[in-house]
Amino acid sequence: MKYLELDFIISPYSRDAADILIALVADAGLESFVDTPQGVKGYVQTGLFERSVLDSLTDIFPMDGVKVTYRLAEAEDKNWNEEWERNGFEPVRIADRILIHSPEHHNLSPAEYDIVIDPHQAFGTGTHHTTGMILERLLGMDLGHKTVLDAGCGTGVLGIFCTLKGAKSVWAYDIDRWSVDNTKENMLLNGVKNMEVVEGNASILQGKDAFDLILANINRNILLADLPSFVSVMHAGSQMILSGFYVEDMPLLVQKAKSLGLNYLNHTEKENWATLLFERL
Ligand SMILES: C[S@@+](CC[C@H](N)C(=O)[O-])C[C@H]1O[C@@H](n2cnc3c(N)ncnc32)[C@H](O)[C@@H]1O
Repeated sequence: MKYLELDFIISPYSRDAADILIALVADAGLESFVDTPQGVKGYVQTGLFERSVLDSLTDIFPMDGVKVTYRLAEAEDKNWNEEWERNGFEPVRIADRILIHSPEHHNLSPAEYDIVIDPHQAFGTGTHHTTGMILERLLGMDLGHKTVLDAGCGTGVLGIFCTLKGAKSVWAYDIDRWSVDNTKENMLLNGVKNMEVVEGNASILQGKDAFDLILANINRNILLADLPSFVSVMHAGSQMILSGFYVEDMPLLVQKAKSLGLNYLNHTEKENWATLLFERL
């Protein structure tokens, strides 16, 4: 999948202006934002980029005296998550109960849950705190007979773990074709049969039956935009674990979730990354 990199310069720079800019350009399809000294960089799939939409947003930047300009470059043909995840990972142990390793790792001491992941260019080996924190939470949950939605599945690690822990079925999707292919490959490596994965975004949830548990480790802006779709596939008592955002983003997500009828249960955090647990009333 080809991505364009947009390097936004905000003058004069301020954190507030950067946050407003990110919220604005996320609406124009940008994702995966990286702070820079003078602004932010964002990425957008080539096919989704519309210069006129972006220009109309930046031309009328809603902060007095602040100007935004941007430079455009074609990013390497890669998954944006490579920014986060190292290629070729070391075996990961979560809470001494889950072992995640690649097919090349041999002679490892066994664990209660053994997951084989060949990540290629998809995100989700457990090395990132967001994945690890969700897995830790899942360890403490009774998944028996639960139906699970794995939104933004990456390598499929979360959904695969749920099937190993007794979930009835997992339905997964990812916007990135590579991640969908990789999830299928990892399902085979782990002998998983009660999981399905498709390419798409939250719009494909329309008309789906409700899930007992939703997992979404994406990023703040996509989660904010997709929360109504997630809630539309929750029944009373369904739970949802979100991650992929920083501790300071939590109030925004909690506020939005509450406005949609969800009950905030608790959060966990590691090195400024956070997870949130909600329940539908
Ligand atoms: C941070 S990774 C999480 C992967 C895995 N679920 C985990 O927890 O390790 C986010 C994933 O969401 C996907 N993604 C990004 N935007 C998306 C969107 N709008 N809808 C669905 N998936 C999206 C990315 O391709 C990526 O695989």
